[in-house]
Amino acid sequence: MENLVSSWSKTVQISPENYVFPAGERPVPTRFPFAETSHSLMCLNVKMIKLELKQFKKYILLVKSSDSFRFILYDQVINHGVSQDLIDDTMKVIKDFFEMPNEEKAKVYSMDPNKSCRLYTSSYNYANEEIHFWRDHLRHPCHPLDKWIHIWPENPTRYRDVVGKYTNEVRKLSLRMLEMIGEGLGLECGYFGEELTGDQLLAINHYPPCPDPDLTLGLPKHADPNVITVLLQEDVYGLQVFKNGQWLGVKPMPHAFVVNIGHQLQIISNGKLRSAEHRAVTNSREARTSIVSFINPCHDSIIEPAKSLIDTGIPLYRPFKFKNFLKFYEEKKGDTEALMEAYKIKP
Ligand SMILES: O=C(O)CCC(=O)C(=O)O
Ligand SMILES: [Fe+2]
Repeated sequence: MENLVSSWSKTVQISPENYVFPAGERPVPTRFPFAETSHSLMCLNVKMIKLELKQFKKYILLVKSSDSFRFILYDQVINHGVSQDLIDDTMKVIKDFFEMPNEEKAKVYSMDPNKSCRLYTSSYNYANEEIHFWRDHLRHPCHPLDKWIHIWPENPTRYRDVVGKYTNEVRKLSLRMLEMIGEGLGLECGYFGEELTGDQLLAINHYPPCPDPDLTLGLPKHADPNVITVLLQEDVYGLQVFKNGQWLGVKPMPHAFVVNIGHQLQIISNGKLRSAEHRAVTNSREARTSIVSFINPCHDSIIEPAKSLIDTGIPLYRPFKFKNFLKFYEEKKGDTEALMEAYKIKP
């Protein structure tokens, strides 16, 4: 418990050495010592598409219109049908969780990676990391709800009720988007069934204020290993996406969802859709919380490029079991190129 960033960060004036990244890996290039406020300047560069679900469908249909269209989705969905009250309630109950006294949080804290519901800090690899990440993290499975809800935190008392409703709604939204994506790709209706979407994981990131945001990272560069990610952030900046060789800030839009393609969708779409690399930076003013829903295939599902997409072409990736991919993903520690290369069929 004492290694949770939230347990000690209020008492430090400078970041401990084992949180300071070497110059080349810091979030702000040293030759541009941006003040924190300039993070928001970086946001101005971001291509922000406010997608409404109706427009999202049209956007997805673009995929159909060109074989070589490299579609990268890292945009924000509004008018998504999840009520603002539920979103606000969920953010509140989750922030209340992190505000609870240590004795209460200790009930879910665990260093055991095999525990399904657990609170921990930095990454799953804390014990072997040279440099830690400035984040505390709560994660638990959430589908089917009645299988998992009893292992979720018991407190705050409304946690299970509110977060249960939220994960249900976000799951429905994710499946609707997958249906549209499937349609855009020309897959048969219902392609993204239980095999490809049967697991859902809720991952909550809590980044306490950090005295040296230019030296630390909340989360390292990575792309998500799942099918589709729906991320909720409030109005605190911290998410950056790596696009065309540079880091761009994703401007927080309260009540909008950031949608991200995961590696599985890249493979299923035979490379038409691309997972986007991203990371989280810290700030010195206020804590930031992000609530991330990952739709995953079932562990034993076989993943491969959709047959109907390769009828007239060559599959780019070989088939594999999702659970083996996850293991390899962890070993590769964010090296997306090496990870995806290993699944590519060599000509
Ligand atoms: O906190 C964020 O905005 C990023 C979270 C994220 O990328 C993740 O949990 O995979
Ligand atoms: Fe991520």
